[in-house]
This record gives sequence, structure tokens and C-alpha cells, in this order.
Amino acid sequence: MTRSFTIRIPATSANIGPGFDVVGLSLSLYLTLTVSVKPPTASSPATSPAITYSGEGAQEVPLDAYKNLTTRVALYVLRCHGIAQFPANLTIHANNEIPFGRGLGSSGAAVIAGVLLGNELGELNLSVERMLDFALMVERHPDNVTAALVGGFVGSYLRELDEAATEAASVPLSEVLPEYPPDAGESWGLDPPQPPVGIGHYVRFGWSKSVKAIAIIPRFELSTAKAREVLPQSYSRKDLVFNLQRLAVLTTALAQDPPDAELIYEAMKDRVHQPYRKALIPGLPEVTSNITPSSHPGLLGICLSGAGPTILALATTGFELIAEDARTIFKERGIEVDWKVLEVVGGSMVQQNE
Ligand SMILES: Nc1ncnc2c1ncn2[C@@H]1O[C@H](COP(=O)(O)OP(=O)(O)OP(=O)(O)O)[C@@H](O)[C@H]1O
Ligand SMILES: N[C@@H](CCO)C(=O)O
Repeated sequence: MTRSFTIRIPATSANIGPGFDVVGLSLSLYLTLTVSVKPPTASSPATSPAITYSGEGAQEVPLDAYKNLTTRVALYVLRCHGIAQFPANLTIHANNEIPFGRGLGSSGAAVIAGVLLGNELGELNLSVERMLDFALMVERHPDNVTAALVGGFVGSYLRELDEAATEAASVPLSEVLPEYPPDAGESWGLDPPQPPVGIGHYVRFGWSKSVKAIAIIPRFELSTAKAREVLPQSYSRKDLVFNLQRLAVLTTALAQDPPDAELIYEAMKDRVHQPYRKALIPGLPEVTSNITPSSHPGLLGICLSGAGPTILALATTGFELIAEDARTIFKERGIEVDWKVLEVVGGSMVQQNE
């Protein structure tokens, strides 16, 4: 019998100002995979999956299953469970609403899609915690992947691993996700590195239903890797305390009804990543300091979304004025933007199709 299922992963915004590599928020843009596996017949032996793709990134995403991030992750999960290849007659259609390299968690969504795909194809029945371990072997900060998997406003940390587990978790990505299949008739050789158990831990914070997220999305890509290269290796105690104080307040303040704009606006300020990223995102300091709750009623706070270049504004009303004024500031610097008002949504879903 043909098996068909759909996997849906939300976009995410990481950091929310002071929570660098710690907090994430799942948002209403989706990566959706429609998967079908037909039973093998004598005339249809195991082949590589047929991948089609529409939406954001369609021009650049590889459709070779050994190059595509989602299928590489799925194969990694399968191989860790003794399944050396994809099932025969596998077709995958991906429809993607999450723009690439903009700070809206496109790679985190692709990784979670891969973990869920591997789990379904292998009928592995992995727990959410174990799926997170697999995702963290690939995307090595927990903020986007945790929020994409479990949904909502989420805080997470990585457990300190013992020496052997640290070694297992620091295997180069090329070994976790090889880009080429073994030659015909050959096996994979070495077993893939198994993720240590219990790498990531998380908690879901409350979220006031009245708060929406405006994503102001510049029309250029900034890779997370490049946006991390500009960050320092160490910070002053003053800057560390600045962020910790704000993060502690923010995680509860966003659950209060009605939300307190004055409290939240200050609590979304950051001194750990945004100041260093401003050279990569012309207009960032002006947008975050000129658009305030007093100039823009309804605004609660404004920050860089993930590694950027998207700006995330949290607001209860006044969405258009906030977004259009941000657009004007970017335009003065020669940058065009698109903007969307997004809801905070639940996590990833797998649905079996009839
Ligand atoms: N649906 C997808 N399928 C395959 N590869 C993808 C998919 N989405 C993203 N990628 C890969 O991830 C890259 C973008 O990852 P990157 O971490 O730089 O940005 P991001 O995840 O969009 O932003 P952030 O991590 O700051 O939220 C893309 O260039 C592409 O290689
Ligand atoms: N916390 C990460 C998120 C990027 O996905 C960063 O800001 O670099």
C-alpha cells in the first residue's frame, strides 16, 4: 500500500533581543513536505528519492538527496538506526514559505523536517527529546530548532557533556552528513556518529495572545555563519549582566495581559550580538532606536530576528505604521524590504494522509 504523509515545520525567530542562542519563537510561515512511498516492485528497485520543490529558495535548493539538507539529515537519522538507504519509490515535494538566510530559521526548519522525515520513514518512534538530540548534531545552537520542533516561545540550553559525549557531539558536519552515497555495491563503511543522549533541554514560556510579530525582511541574504564571525569571543561583565537582567524580565513580561510596553521595550535590548552585527545590516541601529512605543503606539519591542537581516517587532496594534516606518529607514540606505504580520504558532506536525 502507498504510504503518504505531510510534515509541517514553522519558521522561527531566535534571540528576541537579549536571549542570544537561548530563546526562540515559532511563527506562522511554514516549510511543508508532502511525502509518498510506493511499495517496491521487482521492476522498481531502491532508487534515490525524487525531490521537487516550490516557494522560497526554489532556484537554489539542491534536489539531489545527498546534497539537500533535509534529506541528508533524514538519511543520517536512518543510518543511526541501521537503515542504510532511503526506501524505494520515495517522492518528496517541499513547499517553502520561509525565506533563506534572513534570520527566520530556514535552516533550522530544514533540519527538523529531516529529523521528522527520518523518524517517519524508518518508523522509529523517537521521542521529542531524542529528535532534538539529532537536530543538535547538525544545527549546533538550540534556539531555532527547539522552537521549530515544540512551538511557542521557548528557552533552551545544551547540557554540559562529559568528555566522550563532547567528542561525539563535535564530529565535523561532513561526517554527520556525507554528501555522496557509497559507490554501487559498497557499504557506507564507518557507522555515523550517534548523538549523545539528552543534549538539549527546554521550557516553554507563556505568550500573551494579543502579541503579534511583524517580520520586516530585507531583500538580501545574510548567512548565519557570516553573522556569527563578527561576534567577539568574550564579553564584559557589564554587558553580560545587561542581557541577563533583560532576558529574565522578558520571558515573563511577554506572557502578561495586557503586556507592558515600557517594560518589554527595554527588556528587548541587547549588547551581545546586535551591536556587532550592525555593519552587516545598514539601518539596524536606527530602526531599533527610532521606532519606540511612544512614537508607535501598539509597539512592545524591536530587535534583530535571529542572525538577521530581518527585524522583528512585537506589537499588539499599529502594525502597518511600524513596518512602513522601518521600510523608510531601510530605503534611505538603499535596502528594499517586505513585511508580514505573523502569529506565534505551535510546533512541527506530521499528518498521515488517506
Ligand atoms: N527548505 C530547505 N531545504 C534545503 N536547504 C535549506 C532549506 N532552508 C534552508 N536551507 C539551507 O540553509 C541555508 C540558510 O541557513 P542560515 O542558517 O544561513 O539562515 P537561516 O536559517 O535562514 O537564518 P537564522 O538561522 O538566522 O534564522 C540556505 O542557504 C540553504 O542552504
Ligand atoms: N542565535 C543564533 C541564531 C541564528 O540562527 C545567532 O544569532 O547567531
